[in-house]
Amino acid sequence: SWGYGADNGPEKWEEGFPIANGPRQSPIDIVPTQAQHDPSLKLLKLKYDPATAQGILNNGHSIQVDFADDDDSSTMTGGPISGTYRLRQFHFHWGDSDDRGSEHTIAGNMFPSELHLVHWNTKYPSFGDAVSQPDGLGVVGVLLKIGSANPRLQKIIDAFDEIKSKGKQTTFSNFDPRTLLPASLDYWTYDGSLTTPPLLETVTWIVLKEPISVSPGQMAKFRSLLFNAEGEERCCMVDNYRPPQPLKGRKVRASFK
Ligand SMILES: CC(C)NC[C@H](O)COc1ccc(S(N)(=O)=O)cc1
Ligand SMILES: [Zn+2]
Repeated sequence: SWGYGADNGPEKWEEGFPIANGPRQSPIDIVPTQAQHDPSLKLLKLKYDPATAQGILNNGHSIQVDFADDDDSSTMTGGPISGTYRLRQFHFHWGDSDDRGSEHTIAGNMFPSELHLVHWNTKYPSFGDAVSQPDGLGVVGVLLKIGSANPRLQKIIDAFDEIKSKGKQTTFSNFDPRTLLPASLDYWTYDGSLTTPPLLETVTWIVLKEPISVSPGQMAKFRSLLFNAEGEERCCMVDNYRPPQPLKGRKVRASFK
């Protein structure tokens, strides 16, 4: 099945998922000077209840922290979206070295990692229903840049030893993802897609302008995770990012001047 290798990676996904060449694919290169400030864009409102954190999983493509989404305890409102979107999970993408790893790029610049907080529109009954609707998902993207160690990431990193290989998961409770966010919630927004198969064109992307920090040592911990299951040939979980896709006439709006 799909992955990030030479034989099953992003250049091959169109074989199984023809939407890979669709009109609103993600990620994209964001060019700040070409983004249009839209004064009608609202403040992004993220309200998360730490008690909704459930577990942390190595799904063979990334590590993912899952949240209980059976009520409106952890939601996103405001921003470019209308209505209420519930937090479902967050996960990361990263590179084999500090010069790559993010999915969105800023004026052609790659970052070493990118955090995605995945929310679904509660006008639909579930994530599974919302994921196939054009206004079904809202994903907040946060870029990570190399700097001082980020203590907010440490609780996630400390769980890695228990979820080293594909299919492993462990409990992960009492965690507020808002602690991962930068001081400013200024953002760029555009209509896009899932960045992994099935690449559905159902995501309103909200990419924060301000990165958060991660240290080289912390990045090394991400790179010690494995794509493979226990007992399979060892393959480090690195370069699990899709490169930028054609804009195809889309406009990127900025919430800030
Ligand atoms: C088709 C449904 C039911 N399954 C979808 C699967 O969970 C994948 O979901 C996702 C969710 C988010 C993203 S990203 N990197 O764009 O934030 C990619 C795939
Ligand atoms: Zn992602």
